[in-house]
Amino acid sequence: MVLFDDKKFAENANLNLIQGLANQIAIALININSNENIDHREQEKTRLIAFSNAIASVRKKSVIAKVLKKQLKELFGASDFVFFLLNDDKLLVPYIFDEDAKFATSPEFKKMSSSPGEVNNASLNKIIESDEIETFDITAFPDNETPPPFYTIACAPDFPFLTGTTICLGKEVIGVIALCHDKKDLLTMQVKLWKSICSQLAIAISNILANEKISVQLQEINNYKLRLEEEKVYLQEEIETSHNHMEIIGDSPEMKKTFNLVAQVAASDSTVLILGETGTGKELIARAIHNNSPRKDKLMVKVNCAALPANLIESELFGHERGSFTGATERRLGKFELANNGTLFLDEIGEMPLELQVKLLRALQEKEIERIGGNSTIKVDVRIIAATNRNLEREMEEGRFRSDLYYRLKIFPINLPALRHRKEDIPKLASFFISRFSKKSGKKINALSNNALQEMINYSWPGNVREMEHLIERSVLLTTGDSIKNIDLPSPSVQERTSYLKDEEEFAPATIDDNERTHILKTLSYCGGKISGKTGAAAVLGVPTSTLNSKIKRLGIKKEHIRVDER
Ligand SMILES: Nc1ncnc2c1ncn2[C@@H]1O[C@H](COP(=O)(O)OP(=O)(O)OP(=O)(O)O)[C@@H](O)[C@H]1O
Repeated sequence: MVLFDDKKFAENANLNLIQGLANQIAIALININSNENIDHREQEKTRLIAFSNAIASVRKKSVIAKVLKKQLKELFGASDFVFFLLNDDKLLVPYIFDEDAKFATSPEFKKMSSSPGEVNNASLNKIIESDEIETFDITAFPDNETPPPFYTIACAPDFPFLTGTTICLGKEVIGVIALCHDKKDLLTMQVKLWKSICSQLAIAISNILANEKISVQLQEINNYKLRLEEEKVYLQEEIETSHNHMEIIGDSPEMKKTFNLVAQVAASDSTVLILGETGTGKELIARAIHNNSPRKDKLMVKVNCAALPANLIESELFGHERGSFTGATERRLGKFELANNGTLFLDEIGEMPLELQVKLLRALQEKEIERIGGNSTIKVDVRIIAATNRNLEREMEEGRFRSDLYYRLKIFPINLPALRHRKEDIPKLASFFISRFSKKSGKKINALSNNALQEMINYSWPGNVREMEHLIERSVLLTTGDSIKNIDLPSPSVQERTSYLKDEEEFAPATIDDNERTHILKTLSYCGGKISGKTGAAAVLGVPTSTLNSKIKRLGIKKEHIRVDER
């Protein structure tokens, strides 16, 4: 028989009851705790989703800066932040921050933004070297360390803590984010949420960086496109000119001297100034210099300084940005940029307006230009060849040409002789042009009568080789047989009127402009007031119609000044 000890039984029963209760309390507590954990996780998840949504579609630095500031304030009570990008040289540069924030406008921060080497701060370096979240207290900064420049303005005194972490894309560190707040362990309490936010941020930042890279590349492609279009237009214009016939005829001592000078200067980068009357072959010589120089595979770009009004030459030389003046509907490259690494031929430099001479001189000295309406300078490497039929020294004395520009251009002058000073070249030039134009017109002309040649030798050629070229072209067209019997030279009365060009003229002091005006007026009278066409004044004077028109405008020649009955 087993006897129960009532007392012991009661004790055991109580103990079991207490243990049972304790177990139930423990289970209840675990349930509460896990419910709290679930709630907490749910909250974090919701906050993370909100953060992801806020930054997911952002493609611009300025926008993400505002969104981040708002989010970091809501999530962690942060007052401000800076994301420093680790650039290609492994230097930290402020990249995303609120540009309107007080610290962003401080001189220290601006200095730091403009020169990456400036961000060499012990606390930022500590963050980048650490895998952990680093927090610094401004009130307890070691004496030998200084906080990052923005920190003292952005954080103190209400937000005395600076917390920073590296931002990584996969294993690659792309930068550091540093934020100011008021609770020391704020981020360490929410490590998971913070790390998830950093991962989201890394993706958003790499998208922005990729976008920026694409924009830069698109800009470069557009620049190339623009340049190619301009080059294409320029080359098409060039193909249409006669200057592709590169043969330079002449074996007179004067021309031999010229060829020697060309050979001496071509290989260098020196500026060349070609002087000579109209039609003596200045452009031809400029091309010969370019074609024999190391720049021959690049463009020789020509600017006719007389053919454009002052306001257009500036844009022609330096280019303009879209909308920089009325009519500037597209951005346009100037001839300086087009000639980069090549040669810029400034024809009729003596006609360049004074105000532009200053700008040209600056471009030549600084080797950089600025497009009209542009806000940055563009480096250019251009060899300059300038030409004029004016007496630049006289122009300088009379205040129409800057002396500093003159001496800058006159580094290597080449004087081209007038045709009347090298008459021995006339027969060769004549047969050269006869052969060229008979080929062109499909005729078989191969001779020139002695009489016609003698007349040509006796003629004074005020329009020089160009005048001869035009006359022979006309004669070839008019000739029916295989030999040119007559050359339609201007009548002796006209030769008489232009006789002041001859050496034996009687000298009467006058300015170049006065002479030019008189000569143009006389030629216009001779041509019955006609400017263009084969019998127009431009052809007789041996200049392009556009050049003559601009001279007429500049010299104030009006219709009523022309005496048509003089002919
Ligand atoms: N020595 C030469 N041999 C062959 N052709 C020549 C020669 N000199 C000039 N020409 C021809 O004469 C024409 C005028 O030459 P170019 O335009 O070079 O003269 P320019 O001195 O620059 O004239 P402008 O002062 O009016 O600008 C061109 O068609 C050129 O091919």
